[in-house]
Amino acid sequence: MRLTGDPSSGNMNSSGSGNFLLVPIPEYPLLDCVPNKTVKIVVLGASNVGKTVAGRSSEVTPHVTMTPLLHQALIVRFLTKRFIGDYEANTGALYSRKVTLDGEEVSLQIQDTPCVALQDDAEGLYCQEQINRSIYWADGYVLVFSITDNSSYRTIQPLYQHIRRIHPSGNIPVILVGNKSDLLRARQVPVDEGETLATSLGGVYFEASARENHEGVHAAFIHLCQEVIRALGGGNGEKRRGGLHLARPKSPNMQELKRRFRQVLSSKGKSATTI
Ligand SMILES: Nc1nc2c(ncn2[C@@H]2O[C@H](COP(=O)(O)OP(=O)(O)OP(=O)(O)O)[C@@H](O)[C@H]2O)c(=O)[nH]1
Repeated sequence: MRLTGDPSSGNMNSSGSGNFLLVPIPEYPLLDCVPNKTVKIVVLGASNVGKTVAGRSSEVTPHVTMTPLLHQALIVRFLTKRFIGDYEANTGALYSRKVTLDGEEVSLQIQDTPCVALQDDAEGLYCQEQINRSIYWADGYVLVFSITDNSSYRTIQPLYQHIRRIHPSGNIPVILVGNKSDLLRARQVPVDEGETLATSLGGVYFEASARENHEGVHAAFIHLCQEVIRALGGGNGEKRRGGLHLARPKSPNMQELKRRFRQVLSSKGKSATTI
């Protein structure tokens, strides 16, 4: 991401006065993606966990408008290596980048989403349709909670079940990220609970701080990319996860027609012999 100011100064927090504008995170033109090597990732979680800055605009555009005293996130940390203190971004932005994974160039697409919330019964989820579409679209899932917020942790299991309902079969590459690991004194979710939950989801647990550390965030995203590549079959881009295949519709009408046709033929044959 480039600032209209001087990004090399590293001073990207919005502590200064007045609004300022970020030009878009440099986009890798979607049409120009590495053929057949695209990894699609969606970042999901409760409100205020630091996944990205979401839920504040319905405009779908990769532009990120910075205003003071707002928020920041993991996606931006991963893409820019920087922590951007306070900003407001667009919900539903799709960021695309070229990354090198195990020596191979891959087009990485990361979908920003609005937050999800537990329903009153704490089992179901309030989940916008836009999120369902993102879940359906994605190859891999970053499930984020804040280690300082137990309720965000409790959202993860229902969220995963929700993904499972959208992709009922097949391998679901997933990582669990406990963000805000810099706030140790405010910790509400112990490390082993994160690990246990991640294992039960078939993923790996990462603790990260979008605020303090790029490496943790980077390691988490890269791990997921590698999992996705594996699940897609060595990066050849084929969608092999059961849930993402639209099953070729059987043709019950054709079969029914054939059956009836046979029935008619055999009954005609019978009647012919009885005549
Ligand atoms: N201390 C600390 N604060 C963080 C970290 N990541 C995000 N925050 C802060 O947490 C708040 C929420 O961050 P957001 O990125 O808006 O969280 P979100 O998950 O996108 O929230 P929604 O927009 O409600 O979906 C902001 O005030 C951030 O500055 C972190 O690693 N450490």
